[in-house]
Amino acid sequence: MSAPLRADGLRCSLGRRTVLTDVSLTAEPGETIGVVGPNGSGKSTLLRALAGILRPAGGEVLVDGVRLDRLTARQRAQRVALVPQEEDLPADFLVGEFVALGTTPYRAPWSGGGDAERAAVAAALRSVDLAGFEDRPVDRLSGGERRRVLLARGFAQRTPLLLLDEPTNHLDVHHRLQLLRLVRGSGRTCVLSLHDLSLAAATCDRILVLHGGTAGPATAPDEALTPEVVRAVFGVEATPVTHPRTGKPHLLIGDIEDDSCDDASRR
Ligand SMILES: Nc1ncnc2c1ncn2[C@@H]1O[C@H](COP(=O)(O)OP(=O)(O)OP(=O)(O)O)[C@@H](O)[C@H]1O
Repeated sequence: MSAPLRADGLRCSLGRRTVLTDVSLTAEPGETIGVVGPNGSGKSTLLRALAGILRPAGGEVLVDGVRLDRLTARQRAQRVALVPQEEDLPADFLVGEFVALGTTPYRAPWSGGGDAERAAVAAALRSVDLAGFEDRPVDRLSGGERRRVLLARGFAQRTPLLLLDEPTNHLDVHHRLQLLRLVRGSGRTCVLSLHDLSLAAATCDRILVLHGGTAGPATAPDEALTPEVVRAVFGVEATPVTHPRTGKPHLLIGDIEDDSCDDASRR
């Protein structure tokens, strides 16, 4: 069976700027892969290339063994959903109408939404803890609710591959964990960018670290986010710890200077 996602030697340019050079990534069925890197390192650019929204200047992206650029827009939208980091929600839309946009790839041309579509929208809203929000105007939502509406539209797209750009932004701790549990429990293959390194370490199967426009292979969290890598890439000190109850890896993050302060206070 082909991997749900395979990107080989991606080179991506924005304007005249080459943002990514030679980035490769393969995701196996059901895997959750985290993409981390400092601001501006190209995480959104990579996700847009994996979604087929940005055409790479070099390399290729295959979904289920088929090159993305050989699929029609509708075929692509049935295979890959991208939930972007930010998106202005159309002011005069209701939440239900907006989430229903996720079902568009399955509609016959010119057909309206029927009971099946309503049920799909309701299920997607339930999954992000917004049951009953269908008739709320999208411009009267909090930042976290808007974020979850965007996610609901992505879930309503029912794609085997889900790409999430900073999905935990604006979410409170409860919804942050709930979202990641939901993604993992959905059985879908997921690639998500995260700024929270500890959350990435605790929830992702493998992690790709973007730095200087490129990345090594995606590896297990404890291999990808060693204190040396975190220091070199993010300029902070990371201390790996194991959660006493779950046994999952976490990272305690502190300033590099913290250590010298500690050393000074010990003297
Ligand atoms: N239209 C553009 N033309 C030229 N450069 C751009 C353009 N859009 C973005 N960039 C640059 O491309 C680089 C990568 O941007 P990208 O948004 O992919 O980074 P990111 O890792 O997602 O950042 P962040 O963590 O801040 O969200 C940045 O340095 C950004 O300034």
